[in-house]
Amino acid sequence: MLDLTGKNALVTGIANNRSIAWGIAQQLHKAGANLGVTYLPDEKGRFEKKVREVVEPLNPSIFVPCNVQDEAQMEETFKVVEETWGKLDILIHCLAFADKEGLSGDFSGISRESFTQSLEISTFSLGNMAKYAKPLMSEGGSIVTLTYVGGVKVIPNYNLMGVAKAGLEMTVRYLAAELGPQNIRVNAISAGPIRTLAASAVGGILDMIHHVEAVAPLRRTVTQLEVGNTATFLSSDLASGITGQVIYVDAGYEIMGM
Ligand SMILES: NC(=O)c1ccc[n+]([C@@H]2O[C@H](COP(=O)([O-])OP(=O)(O)OC[C@H]3O[C@@H](n4cnc5c(N)ncnc54)[C@H](O)[C@@H]3O)[C@@H](O)[C@H]2O)c1
Repeated sequence: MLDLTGKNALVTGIANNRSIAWGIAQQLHKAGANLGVTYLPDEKGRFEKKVREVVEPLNPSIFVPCNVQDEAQMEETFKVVEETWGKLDILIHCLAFADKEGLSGDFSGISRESFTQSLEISTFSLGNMAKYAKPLMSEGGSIVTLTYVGGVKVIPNYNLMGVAKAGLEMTVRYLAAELGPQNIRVNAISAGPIRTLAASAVGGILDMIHHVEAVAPLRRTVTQLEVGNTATFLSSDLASGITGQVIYVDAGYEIMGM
C-alpha cells in the first residue's frame, strides 16, 4: 500500500501551477503526507504571492522563503522544519537555473559567471540541502531530485544545464552511498520535456516536445502529475530497495536511438 500518512515532506521548486514540484506536492498530499513548501523570494514578493495562492488548497504546515544561494535561508528553512515537525521523511529538490547565455548559442561561449551560478543553484544545492536534511532524517528518509536526458546526451540549446544535470546525477550517486547506512535513499527522476517557466528559458523547448511526441514509444510527453506519481512512489516504502538511481519518466523517449 502506498500510504504516506504521518510522513513529513518538504517540497522545493514550486513557482506556479505548471511547476513539476506542484505536480509532486499534489500527489504527496493525496498519499497523506504533511507538506512543507519553500519558495524563491524576490524583492517585490511576487513569487511568494503566486506560490501561496497555488499551494493554499493543500494547507502546508510550513511555508518559508529559501533561495539556495543564501546559506542563512537554507539554515533557517531546516530550523523551521525541525521546530515544526521534529523529523523530516521526504525532501523534494526540484529546482534549477541557467541564464539565457547558458541555454542557447555556442557552448564554448559560456562565461565563468553563468557557469558558476548555474552549477551552484542546480547542482551544489542538492548536496548542501542533504547536509541539513541528514540529521533530521533520523528514522531514514527519501530525497528525490529532478534531472533531464540532456545531462547524458547532447540536446540542442540545453548546453550549460546539461553539465549541471550530469553533475546532479553523480551527486545523487555519491549521496546515496553516503546516506544509505542511515536508510536515507537518494534518487533522481529524469522527466520528459514539460512546458514550465524554467523550460521556456531553453531555446526551442516546443521543438523538443514535438520531437518527443513523434518519437517516444508512448507518442506523447509526460505530465507534472505523472512525475508526481513517481516521486511519491520513490518516497514511499514501496521503493525501500531503490537508491542512487535515475528513473526515466519520459514516455520511453530515452530508449530510442532514432
Ligand atoms: N520542464 C521540463 O521539461 C523538465 C524536464 C526535466 C527536468 N526538469 C527539472 O525539473 C525541475 C523543476 O523545473 P520546472 O520545469 O518545474 O520549472 P519551474 O520554473 O516551475 O521550477 C524551477 C524552480 O526553480 C526555482 N529556483 C530557481 N533558482 C532558485 C534559487 N536560487 N533558489 C531556490 N529556488 C530556485 C524557481 O523558483 C522555480 O520554482 C528543474 O530541476 C528542472 O531542470 C524540468
